[in-house]
Amino acid sequence: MNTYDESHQEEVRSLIEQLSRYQKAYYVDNQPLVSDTEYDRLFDRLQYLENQYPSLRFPDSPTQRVGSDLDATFPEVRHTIPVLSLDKAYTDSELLAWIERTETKVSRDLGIVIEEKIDGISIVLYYEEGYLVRAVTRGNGTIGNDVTANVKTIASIPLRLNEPVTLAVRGEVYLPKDKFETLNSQMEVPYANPRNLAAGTIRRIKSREVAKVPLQIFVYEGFWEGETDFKDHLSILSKLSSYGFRINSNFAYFTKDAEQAKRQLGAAGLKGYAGAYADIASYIKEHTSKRASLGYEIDGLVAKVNELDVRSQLGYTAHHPRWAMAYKFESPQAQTTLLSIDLQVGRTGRVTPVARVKPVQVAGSTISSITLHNQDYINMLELALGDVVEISRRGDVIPAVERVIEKNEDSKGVYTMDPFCPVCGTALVEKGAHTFCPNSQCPAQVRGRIEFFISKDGMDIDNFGPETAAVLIEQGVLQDVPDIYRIDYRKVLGDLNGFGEKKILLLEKGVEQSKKRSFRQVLISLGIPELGKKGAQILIESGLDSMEKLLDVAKRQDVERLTSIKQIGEKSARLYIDALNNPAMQERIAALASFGLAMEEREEEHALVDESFSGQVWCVTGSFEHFNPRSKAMDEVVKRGGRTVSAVTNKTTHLLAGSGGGSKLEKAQELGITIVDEETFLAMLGEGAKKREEMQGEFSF
Ligand SMILES: NC(=O)c1ccc[n+]([C@@H]2O[C@H](COP(=O)([O-])OP(=O)(O)OC[C@H]3O[C@@H](n4cnc5c(N)ncnc54)[C@H](O)[C@@H]3O)[C@@H](O)[C@H]2O)c1
Ligand SMILES: [Zn+2]
Repeated sequence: MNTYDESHQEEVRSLIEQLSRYQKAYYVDNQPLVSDTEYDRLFDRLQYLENQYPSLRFPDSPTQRVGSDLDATFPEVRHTIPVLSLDKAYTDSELLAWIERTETKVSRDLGIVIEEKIDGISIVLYYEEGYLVRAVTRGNGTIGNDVTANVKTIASIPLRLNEPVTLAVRGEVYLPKDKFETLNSQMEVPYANPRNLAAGTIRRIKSREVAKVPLQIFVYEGFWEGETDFKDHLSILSKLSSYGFRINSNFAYFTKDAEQAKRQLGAAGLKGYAGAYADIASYIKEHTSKRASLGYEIDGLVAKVNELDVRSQLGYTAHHPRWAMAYKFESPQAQTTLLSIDLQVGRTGRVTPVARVKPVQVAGSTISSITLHNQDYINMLELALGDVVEISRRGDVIPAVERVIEKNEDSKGVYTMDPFCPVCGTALVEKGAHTFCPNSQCPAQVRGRIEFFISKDGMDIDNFGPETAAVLIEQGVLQDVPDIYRIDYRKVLGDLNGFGEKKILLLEKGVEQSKKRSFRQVLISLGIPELGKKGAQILIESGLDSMEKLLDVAKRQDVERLTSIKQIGEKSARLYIDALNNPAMQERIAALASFGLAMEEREEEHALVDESFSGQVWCVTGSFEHFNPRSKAMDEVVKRGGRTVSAVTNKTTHLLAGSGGGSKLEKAQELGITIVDEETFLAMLGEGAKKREEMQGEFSF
């Protein structure tokens, strides 16, 4: 045995103390103190020292047990299965070496399943005779927190299985990236990433609040009570899927030769990539680059031995199974210096501090500005100008400042926002955690409001862009939204450079046509905080289908009428009411009504909305005759209620394939996604339109 000296012992003790502190911040408070990279570096150093000097391996070491996320506010329950962490590799050669070592150990060829390592929170679902009886967090691996009521709000978790089996299912609960961005933008103190938000949500006290966060789950292991005839992981996945669980089909299966892998995968009735060991390195490489295009966060891949008898033979350490190995991605983090903080005034008057940092590359793009949300967020980070900060950007998610690494040399204190609007000089006011410029005539707000009103997300006025708006504002004729319908464009723009006869004509036509937009669109265009497409639809569906009704609810301060709608929380309700009671808003609404804009939802409109692509998720590849650029094709999908994505995943329902489609086409074929050519697509567009015309006919008398 190696002998150690006191300094080693000291280092080990200090590492244990540090790591335990970081674990609590990460697992329990959901506010990490250091980056994962830094945490993993310390963890590996500890593991190294313990391997060198086994007598320094203390029972309280984080390497000897699972990092605990136990939370005293929830009941504790004992797990009936081992709920452990994973051993980690950081390079493909480390991973391949592990596979080789394992094969040597058991002296036989193995099948290796490689799954995505979902960056969410670990959950164990316990079923008894087919019924979900408990959902438990990982806890310390032996004991976890009972969060059943909260987990039951996740729609994709079956409450009852189609067989009366008793089993435990392990899975990862996560928040899709796009949902994270929307939700986080409404948070008082936003979270740095989807994992933290999801973890915070699962531990909310009120399940009703949890239900408002669209959490998702992928399950990846099952432990049945009693004898089963499963021989491998593939059969387990296939069985779980047949029970109705959500299985991530983005996985791969490798054996010595690819043919065997294909056969086994086919026999299990699973989709996925099949390959030979020799393909593992390239699979990892390709998957690493795909990471950003996925709809959810992954922080690595997990390689697992497929054969269950080998799994029992290999067994577990107190920290991880010996039959699995995580491959951790390099964490998309970087260090840079905070140069300055600008205050941006939005259309609602909300003032957002934006960090300007020394440009730095993170996860493939250059970052120079990062939103800091509000003063609370700055205080939480204890951020000062000149500080060296760590920033992250996971996948597509907006970059975030994670923490301060080094304080500035001039010992500048924590940055505080100026109390006056940087645009109009009005004294700022606090509302909740945010700061607002209360002057509704503030030029920044006026411009923001107008730009939003004319934009695609608003009234979608053809031939009226932000540049035109800027010119009109400068001319002094466009001071608020209703002016759009008052201006004599010919008179104002006629003599200006860049505004020819044709351009003005188109502009006038665009403005005139916009008067026919639906009430729904008018409502959204008013720019009421948190009242977007979804909000408008929910309100209208609940019967609040006219401006009169909405204004009445606001006048009576009837928060309950709004919160009685399932998807509307108290905060949004108050925001809607405040906005509608604002005198400037009421004037604006009255003026818009006087120009003939829709102030109530018309029956036929409801029916006339073409929703023929609703529920579908489209991706596009190749080039087209009728759609150039091809994004025009995707616009048509969105208009008809569909969603579009930039990469083919298992959630994609349709791929529009033009000439020269490449890897996306292959991927779609692999996943069995409906592939549509241009001609078929045009026909699909036409069908919706035809139906609409028929309906219009019905309503035209
Ligand atoms: N920044 C910090 O202060 C801090 C502190 C503690 C932990 N951490 C991070 O957490 C890591 C260790 O934490 P851990 O033990 O919770 O997680 P882990 O990284 O060791 O991974 C194990 C977990 O991966 C999850 N997982 C996701 N997809 C899976 C799949 N397909 N198959 C199996 N498991 C899957 C499971 O929940 C499992 O518990 C560290 O490496 C570090 O990155 C960071
Ligand atoms: Zn202002």
